Amino acid sequence: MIVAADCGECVLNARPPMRWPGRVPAFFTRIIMTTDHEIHSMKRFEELFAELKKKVAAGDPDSGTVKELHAGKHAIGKKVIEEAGEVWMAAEYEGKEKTAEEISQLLYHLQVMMIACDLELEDVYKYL
Ligand SMILES: N=c1c2ncn([C@@H]3O[C@H](COP(=O)(O)OP(=O)(O)OP(=O)(O)O)[C@@H](O)[C@H]3O)c2ncn1[C@@H]1O[C@H](COP(=O)(O)O)[C@@H](O)[C@H]1O
Repeated sequence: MIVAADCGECVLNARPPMRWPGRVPAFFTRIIMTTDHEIHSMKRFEELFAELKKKVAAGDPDSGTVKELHAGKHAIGKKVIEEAGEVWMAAEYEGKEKTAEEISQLLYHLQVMMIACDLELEDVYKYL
């Protein structure tokens, strides 16, 4: 059994796990579909970087990224430090979900700093 749905942006296909004991409950297939959709609509690191560069190139007046870049490296650096501290505190005291959220914010501000420093992804990747 395969369940398919078209949300307008992407087509989702869900199938029950191969080793499910007995008949797969209907709610389980819905959970799989929800999870698939979230994965489909997630923003990846490279996609975020491309989006930010595009907004900066266009000078998008509604963009927080454009505003942060105008504030300069000193201000961006403070955001990086602030978010790094929040990652640390979340990791020690606030659980996985909050830690993941704080890490996403740290990654965002690091990308803003990369743009401020005219760095491309490859300039960083070569050191990984
Ligand atoms: N992922 C992020 C993201 N993470 C964090 N932030 C910003 O960083 C701030 C940090 O969050 P905090 O919880 O520390 O909030 P805060 O301390 O109350 O925020 P401030 O008062 O310091 O602004 C947020 O308020 C956002 O302004 C982000 N801003 C944007 N993005 C992504 O960047 C894309 C482009 O954003 P814009 O340039 O704003 O269009 C968006 O679609 C998002 O996907």
